[in-house]
Amino acid sequence: MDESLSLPRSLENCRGQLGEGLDRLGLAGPARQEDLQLRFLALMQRWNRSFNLTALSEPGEMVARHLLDSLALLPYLRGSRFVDAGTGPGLPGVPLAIACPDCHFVLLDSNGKKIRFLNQVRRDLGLGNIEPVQARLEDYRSESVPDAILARALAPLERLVGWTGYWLDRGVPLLAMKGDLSESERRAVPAPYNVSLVELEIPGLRARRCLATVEKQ
Ligand SMILES: C[S@@+](CC[C@H](N)C(=O)[O-])C[C@H]1O[C@@H](n2cnc3c(N)ncnc32)[C@H](O)[C@@H]1O
Repeated sequence: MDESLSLPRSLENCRGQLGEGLDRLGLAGPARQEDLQLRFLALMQRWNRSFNLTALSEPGEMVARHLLDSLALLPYLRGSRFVDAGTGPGLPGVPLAIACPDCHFVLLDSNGKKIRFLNQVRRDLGLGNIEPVQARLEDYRSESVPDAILARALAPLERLVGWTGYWLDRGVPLLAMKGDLSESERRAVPAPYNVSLVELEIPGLRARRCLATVEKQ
């Protein structure tokens, strides 16, 4: 890890909020890695102008919307190899990779700038379990079969299902984090795919969040 990357005071001041949020998510022991999580936000802030990474500038909001929102996915991960599709600045993949050092996360994005940023994150945070890959989700193939495809704020569910059909047909579930899922968006997913929904409660966020899991029946 690049030890020269010191935390700005504004992020240092968010330790309490992050700690409380992790408590509410039930994250205990080594999985908490509070320092690394805040250092990831510091990198996003440092490189935001060059790489266009986030619209958020308020550190407390970054903790809630970037870190805690991503980590709310943890209880739903089964297995050890995941693809975070349309990861952008590494969301939800980087906070999850920090919390699960024994899991491998392919961070997929079509935008080369995002991938350059993620390679920098990998180096600066010493995160050997992330693998940034520049590719479109619909074209992505790999020899090893992932345990799930994750997607947050990427596309409507019907389009995501179209893009991940190759993997869904091989028994790989799609876990899509959504602000909300309308009945019409849910119904637009064609058979033989099945959608199940759970509501997520994100510490510090009032907005509705849900997780749609799509699997082949
Ligand atoms: C709105 S951002 C979401 C980023 C992140 N997942 C989040 O929750 O903040 C969508 C990202 O998906 C990428 N993207 C869009 N279409 C894609 C595709 N077909 N395959 C891979 N990445 C894609 C874009 O380059 C962008 O970085």
